[in-house]
Amino acid sequence: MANPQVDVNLTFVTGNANKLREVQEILPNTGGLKVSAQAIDLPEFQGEPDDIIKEKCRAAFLILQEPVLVEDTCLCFTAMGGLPGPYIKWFLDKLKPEGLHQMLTAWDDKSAEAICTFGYMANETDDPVLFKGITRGKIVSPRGPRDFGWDPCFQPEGYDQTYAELPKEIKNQISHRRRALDELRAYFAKQ
Ligand SMILES: O=c1nc[nH]c2c1ncn2[C@H]1C[C@H](O)[C@@H](COP(=O)(O)OP(=O)(O)OP(=O)(O)O)O1
Ligand SMILES: [Mg+2]
Repeated sequence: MANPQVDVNLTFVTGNANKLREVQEILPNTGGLKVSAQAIDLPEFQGEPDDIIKEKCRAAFLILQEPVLVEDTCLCFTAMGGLPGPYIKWFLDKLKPEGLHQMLTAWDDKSAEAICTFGYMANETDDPVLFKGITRGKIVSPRGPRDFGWDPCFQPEGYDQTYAELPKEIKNQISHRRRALDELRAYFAKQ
């Protein structure tokens, strides 16, 4: 299997410093793809997650005119048919982790999926290549530090702590983002 360490440089386009930090923490430990960053706020598209990531990828390519990597994160509540899904950013912004937990008051089923989708596009005419990672869990009353998004109210399956309470190394071993990056790494290892 080719070693991607020496010759794959990815330009990750994101406005979210925490995503970038996790990607940089995860990739060197799992095969050594090099990532440089472009802090650009891309449009928040609507629709199905795979269409959203493709639009986001094309938008990034149009701006930079070079191979780009983008990522979109969904938080899907089973009881609500997968919502807020890709719209979690606005729900979190207005309701905070407490409100996300309260949204599920009417249901017994608190289960949720954190879904991370990366899109990579090397040429303007390419269809973006997608890499997906899912971590199942449940929505709980917020616990732990507030430094990253909805981490305080998402408790991954098999753990008693929320993403926010878990040491960063543990989150990075089991997270939706880690699983998607495993797919991405496997793809570039085959190139
Ligand atoms: O592991 C995570 N743990 C907790 N919260 C998270 C995580 N990953 C994304 N998030 C938050 C950020 C944003 O409120 C929403 C996703 O929206 P999303 O559009 O993908 O992110 P963003 O606009 O912050 O950055 P970007 O410039 O890459 O689009 O969920
Ligand atoms: Mg965004």
